[in-house]
Amino acid sequence: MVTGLVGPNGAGKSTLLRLLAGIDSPDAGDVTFDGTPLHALAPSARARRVAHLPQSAQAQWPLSGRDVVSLGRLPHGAGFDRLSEADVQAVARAMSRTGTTAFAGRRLDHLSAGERARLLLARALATEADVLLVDEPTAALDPAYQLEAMTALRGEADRGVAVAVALHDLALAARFCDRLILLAGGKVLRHGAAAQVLTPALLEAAYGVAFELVVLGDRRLPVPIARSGPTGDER
Ligand SMILES: Nc1ncnc2c1ncn2[C@@H]1O[C@H](COP(=O)(O)OP(=O)(O)OP(=O)(O)O)[C@@H](O)[C@H]1O
Repeated sequence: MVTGLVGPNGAGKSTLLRLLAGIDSPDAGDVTFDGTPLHALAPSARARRVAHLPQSAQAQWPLSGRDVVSLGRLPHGAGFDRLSEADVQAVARAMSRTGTTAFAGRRLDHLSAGERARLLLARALATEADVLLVDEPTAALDPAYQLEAMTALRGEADRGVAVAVALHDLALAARFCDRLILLAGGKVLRHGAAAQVLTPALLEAAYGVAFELVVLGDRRLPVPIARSGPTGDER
């Protein structure tokens, strides 16, 4: 299942992902994993089961692409000079699924922002966690790699991984997510299938922008037309 988190800047998408990853703790309520409170899991066990890729990770490390992706195996006890056969295979699979195999020998800090973003997505995939939390993975990517990244996330979901992804691109959200959660002002406005969530009225309420729906095959994709509500601080 791919769950998309959509909503305007400051809606709470990243905050929700950080809570789900156990990076932040909720002021109220609890996050549970298979019935166990997340904070009751040892950090290493949590890291093996829940992978989190933060927004626009600005990593500029002088590491090879392969070493960067290998970092995703740390929760499994791996080190750069201590990779099991399972680690090596997981790293190779993640690089293949993100189209980053060609960067295996390139230094991360010598790559473009989009190329780095793809390697960092590969690092998250390499963990082979049960839950994959990804914050705006397509922001730095050109259209071809946006599709490739979303296809990679869909592939993970088809293998049984629970994927939650924050997205600003509503067309990608409509096409690749099984269900969407529309957030605004820290609250859920609606959750459900794309057709139920991405209505012009709800989107206008969330973003202060008038939307029209464009028909693509059996889907209706929202296109922003013009601002209709308050801006920035007024929102
Ligand atoms: N570390 C923090 N300390 C205090 N407030 C924060 C912190 N991080 C985020 N916030 C606030 O929490 C709210 C939600 O922020 P969050 O980053 O979750 O939004 P978002 O939906 O991911 O936005 P964007 O689309 O801009 O990335 C915002 O008002 C933000 O200013």
